[in-house]
Amino acid sequence: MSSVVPAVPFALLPTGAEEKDEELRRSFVRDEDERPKDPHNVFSNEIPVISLDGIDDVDRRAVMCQKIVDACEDWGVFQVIDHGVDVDLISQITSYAKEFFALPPEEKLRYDMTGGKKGGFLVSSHLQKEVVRDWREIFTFFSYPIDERDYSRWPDNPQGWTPVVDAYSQNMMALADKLLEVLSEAMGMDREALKRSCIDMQQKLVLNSYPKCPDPHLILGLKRHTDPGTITLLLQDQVGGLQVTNDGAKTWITVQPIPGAIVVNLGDHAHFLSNGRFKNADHQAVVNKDSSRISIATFQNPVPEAVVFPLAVREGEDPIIDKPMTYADMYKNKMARDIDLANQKKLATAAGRTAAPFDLGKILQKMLDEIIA
Ligand SMILES: O=C1C[C@@H](c2ccc(O)c(O)c2)Oc2cc(O)cc(O)c21
Ligand SMILES: O=C(O)CCC(=O)C(=O)O
Ligand SMILES: [Fe+2]
Repeated sequence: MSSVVPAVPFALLPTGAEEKDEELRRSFVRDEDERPKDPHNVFSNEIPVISLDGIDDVDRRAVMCQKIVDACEDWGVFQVIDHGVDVDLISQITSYAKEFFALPPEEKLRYDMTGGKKGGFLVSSHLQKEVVRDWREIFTFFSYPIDERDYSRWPDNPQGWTPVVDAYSQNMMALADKLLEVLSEAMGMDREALKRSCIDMQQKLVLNSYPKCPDPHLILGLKRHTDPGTITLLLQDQVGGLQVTNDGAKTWITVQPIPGAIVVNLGDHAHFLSNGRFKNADHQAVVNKDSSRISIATFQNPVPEAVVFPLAVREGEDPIIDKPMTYADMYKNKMARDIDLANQKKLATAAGRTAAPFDLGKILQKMLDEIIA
């Protein structure tokens, strides 16, 4: 399948039935091995749902800690309930996000984020150089550190965004603090260890909107990836679409949406600090024909200068990375590798049309292994 990447970013996703839209949709079509295999709404109960009620009680905390360890070793993903985040705030930010994405494109494009601006609206992806596009629109808020906020990049439509984002980001920061303390203890370290490694916790909010898609079996809302940072706190509506794999994409499960629950994903930073003991959640978002979907990701990241190196190397193990690197370098390498692999894969697929299918399979598997390495 050929991919036609337009020279300019889209203002809108090509949702229509006209020939022009069908033509544009070709640049969203995934290679066969990447296409979604499982529906958005057949849910698995394999991802643990953990109550944070009684987190400061010694015995309950120990049980919680063990559940979190198990989830992080198996998946790098768990859901939390009784997390202390105000339910009204959750419904407020969800309504604001829905209203914003329903605005006409010219209104959303007042906050166009292309060209590296510190926050705003993008169609398709934050990685604009990608070969195949994602079926999503996003809005990014750089929320922490507070003194680096640029409120001119926060929307004023619908009115009243700022206090909602302000309160939500504060609630998420408090929840991340609690979780990082438990995760530090779970790694056998003092409560502050993970936070210390971040130097100062940075935070970015990304609102994801996945409109209805006419070809959900060919297209992904958000391609397979791991989040680069420490942890991601994800709020999703009840539609479903978040999928996770723990066997290198041989099988996927769809995370059950639970009203008010927050999905916690471990990112590459936490994976490296735990010396690979904790998985970095290998995930993607699928779309569907019938319902649009909203999710709100809160990325909790270290400062760019933070040193990335395992904190807890268990007896008999070697560090999984050769030498310390900064988070900025880790992130840059990841992005460069993602884009490069996508390009190589495109070339390999073209070459593979004349090669034996077995060889092509091997080439692609090696590339996919590298993506999650
Ligand atoms: O949008 C995303 C998704 C994700 C991601 C990051 C980097 C990749 O190379 C990739 O394939 C996916 O994690 C993010 C992390 C952020 O800090 C911001 C984002 O917008 C995103
Ligand atoms: O929308 C989702 O369920 C996943 C979002 C996600 O993985 C991300 O924003 O990094
Ligand atoms: Fe993600």
